[in-house]
Amino acid sequence: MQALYDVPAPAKLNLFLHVVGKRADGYHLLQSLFVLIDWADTLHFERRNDGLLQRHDSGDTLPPDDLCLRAARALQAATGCRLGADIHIEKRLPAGAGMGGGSSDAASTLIALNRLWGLGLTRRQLLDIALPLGADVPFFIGGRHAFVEGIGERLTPLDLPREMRFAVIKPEASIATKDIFSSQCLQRSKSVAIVAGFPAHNSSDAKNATGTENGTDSDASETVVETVRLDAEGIAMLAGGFGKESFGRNDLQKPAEAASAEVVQALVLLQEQFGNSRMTGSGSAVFAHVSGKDGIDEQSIANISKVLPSKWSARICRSLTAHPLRGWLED
Ligand SMILES: C[C@](O)(CO)[C@H](O)COP(=O)(O)OP(=O)(O)OC[C@H]1O[C@@H](n2ccc(N)nc2=O)[C@H](O)[C@@H]1O
Ligand SMILES: Nc1ncnc2c1ncn2[C@@H]1O[C@H](COP(=O)(O)OP(=O)(O)OP(=O)(O)O)[C@@H](O)[C@H]1O
Repeated sequence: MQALYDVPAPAKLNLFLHVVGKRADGYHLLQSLFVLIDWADTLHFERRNDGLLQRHDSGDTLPPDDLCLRAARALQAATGCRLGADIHIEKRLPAGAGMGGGSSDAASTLIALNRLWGLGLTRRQLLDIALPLGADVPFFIGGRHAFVEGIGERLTPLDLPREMRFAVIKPEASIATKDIFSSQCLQRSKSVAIVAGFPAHNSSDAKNATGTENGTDSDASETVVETVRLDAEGIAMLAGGFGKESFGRNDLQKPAEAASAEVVQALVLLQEQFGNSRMTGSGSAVFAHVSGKDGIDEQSIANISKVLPSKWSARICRSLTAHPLRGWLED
């Protein structure tokens, strides 16, 4: 195979995100519902026989050693592959948005080069290469919506009962994930969800979720344990936005609101227009569940766009059925 063109790298939204513990190395343990949406970067890959990796960008400027190059190098190192690639990135996803843009680019690069270079690695094998690249990369390799735990490595895949739609606003300001996790305003969730009755989930244990099992967290004594089933009803409850009240919170939202007035402004705009609003990941993008018929939400977002400051973006996004590259990997 000489080239792979038009490879998508979709974004994610965190419908809720609870910080439930902290590891000894300072990384925070999370519980979050990750949903894949139809806002995506597009990548193109051309094989090189000289082993070199070169990136060519269109759209926003990326760091010289971006996550795609780091992913490609990690794949070469893990497999001893001597092939290289020209990687073209059409960057559409805003960086520092909490939508996982860089992580998704890295995941699509691993999946595409595995194919282009004929390496035949399985999803399981790529997951091992993915985590050191970034906490969100395993989710995108997983290829399905998921209840995510740990720092992002424990995935319980799930299907949404039906398509969901969201109004998403990305303010001009971008937010560095590190600043939010180290904020004085960050407060730990006092409740931990235990997933019950789901065969793929083999660690249904609160101690495991909070880090108390291996002695990494000493501040989890007041934890309230809540049992959630990942059947259709349980997923609908966790996902919110199907006519029920949204589940949980985003614990990173308060620190982000303290850090950026633009996040507050965007949340207020969505709340006024759609009656709900929440931040995704570590921000700065925010979203609202929408369910209007006959293009009414598209019209509302078009009206909002007219009054937004320049360099802000707003759009209606839909949940995907699954990651478009899901079929490219054997489990
Ligand atoms: C907030 C999320 O977007 C949720 O999807 C992700 O957990 C963030 O993942 P990411 O952007 O890939 O973050 P990384 O690049 O791995 O981490 C950036 C920095 O944020 C902090 N960090 C990140 C993830 C985490 N679970 N706990 C942390 O404390 C660490 O200081 C880390 O050095
Ligand atoms: N291919 C890439 N695309 C976007 N950002 C990249 C890429 N490679 C490296 N980065 C760097 O990673 C940082 C985070 O970008 P990204 O878009 O992943 O953040 P995010 O939207 O906050 O995602 P997350 O939900 O993972 O926190 C930025 O500072 C950016 O410079």
